[in-house]
This record gives sequence, structure tokens and C-alpha cells, in this order.
Amino acid sequence: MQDSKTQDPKIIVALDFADEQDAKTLVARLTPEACRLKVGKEMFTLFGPRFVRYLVDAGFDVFLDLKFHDIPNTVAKAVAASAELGVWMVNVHASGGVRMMEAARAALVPYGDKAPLLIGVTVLTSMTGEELHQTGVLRSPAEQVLSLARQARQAGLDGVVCSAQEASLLKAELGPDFKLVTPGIRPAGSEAGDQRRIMTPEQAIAAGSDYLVVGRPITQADDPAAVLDEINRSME
Ligand SMILES: O=C(O)c1cc(=O)[nH]c(=O)n1[C@@H]1O[C@H](COP(=O)(O)O)[C@@H](O)[C@H]1O
Repeated sequence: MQDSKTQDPKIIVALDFADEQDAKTLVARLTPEACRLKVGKEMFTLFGPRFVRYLVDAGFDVFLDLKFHDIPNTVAKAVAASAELGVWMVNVHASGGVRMMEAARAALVPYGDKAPLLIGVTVLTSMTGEELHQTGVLRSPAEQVLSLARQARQAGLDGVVCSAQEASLLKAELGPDFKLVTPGIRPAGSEAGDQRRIMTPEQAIAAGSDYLVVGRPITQADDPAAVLDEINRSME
């Protein structure tokens, strides 16, 4: 669908499949001009680096979403291993602290302009304020997201994962170049599922999101390519 193609696609399709062939069937209906792809914990645990390389070799920008959260040395090694796979973006939990994020940043220096974008996860989009409080964080989600995003920027990261509900605040506080990757995207009328801090694609773009992660609304649709096309058009 030529009309939906963009040079810098904003939609990242979350490939959360238990069956490799199901994922490949979907990928065969998508193009690198229309979307980027995300491999997360389910598919990486099942199918590993081989599946990631398959997508990279097919010409897609791949976001390896393993949300590393460990001691600085371990996270640095894991981030470097991600770079070896040729992925476009990789993430760590910003709550791992500035020293951990700095170690991750340093591990990518040898890759120069081939290094993936390094992104910090702030407060998961599935969490409400009440659930955040239950973990011992007494701030609102927006305050906690901003605090973690400031630490991510201080450590030299390229941006953060947050909900689109926090995007306008973060753009205003951290400037236009700090990338905002926003899951919890739900086109009007689609099921929220386990997501809580949600926005539509149009709202997310208006709020300042740079990249929108969309999983089930596309992957579980009868015609995933048509839904992607519709979302791309809605953002123009
Ligand atoms: O880092 C992520 O990608 C992520 C962070 C977050 O806060 N919330 C979130 O939903 N995600 C991921 O984004 C995807 C959202 O998928 P759907 O809810 O199916 O659209 C899933 O693969 C999640 O693992």
C-alpha cells in the first residue's frame, strides 16, 4: 500500500507471538517503509538471536525490547551483545540507576554510528498511579516518569519509553531531541487489555511521541496490514 509508506516510520509493531511461523506470516505482509518491528521477551526467549537476525536481514529496523535491569557490568555486556545483532534500538530499565545507564552508554561507544539507540524504560504503561504507589513510589506516574527520564538523559541515553500521556510534559522539560517511545497505543474502539495509561495514535503524535509501539491492535486484527495502513494515514 504505497500511500501508507513513510521514510521514517513511526509505528513499531510489537511481535509478541508464541509461534514463529505466525510472526513470519505477519512480517511477510509488512514493509520496512511502513513500520519498524519489536522483538520482546516472549519471542526472544522462544526463538533467540536467530529470529532477530532474520528480521534485520529482511531489512527491518528492529527494537530489541529486553528491558535490561541488572548490575552495570551485566547490563553493559548485554547491550553490547544487542549491538552485535545489528538492532536499531535497545532498552534498559531507567530505575536501574544512572551508573548502570552510563555503563550501557559506554558499552556502545565502540559501535560509533552503528550503535543502536539506547532507551530507558520509565513507568510501564500497564501501571496505574495506585499500582505505582504499591511498589513504594509515592509520586504520580508523570512525576516518576519525568524523574527517571531526567536520569536517563543525564546518563547520555537517546530517549525513554513512557506512556503518551506523559509525552507533552517530557518534550517540554527535556527538549525535542530526546526520543519518546510510547506503547499503550489504542486506536479508538480497540480493547485496552492489560494496558492502563493509553492514548490513540493521533493523540500520541499530537502529544509529541516520536515512535508508537503497537502490538495487539495490529497483530490480532483480521487484516493487520490494513490496520497499520489506517494508523499511518491517521497520523499524517
Ligand atoms: O518497552 C516496551 O516496549 C513496553 C514498555 C511499556 O511500558 N509498556 C509496553 O506495553 N511495552 C511493550 O509494548 C508492547 C505493547 O503491546 P500491545 O499492548 O499489544 O500494543 C508489548 O510488547 C510490551 O512489552
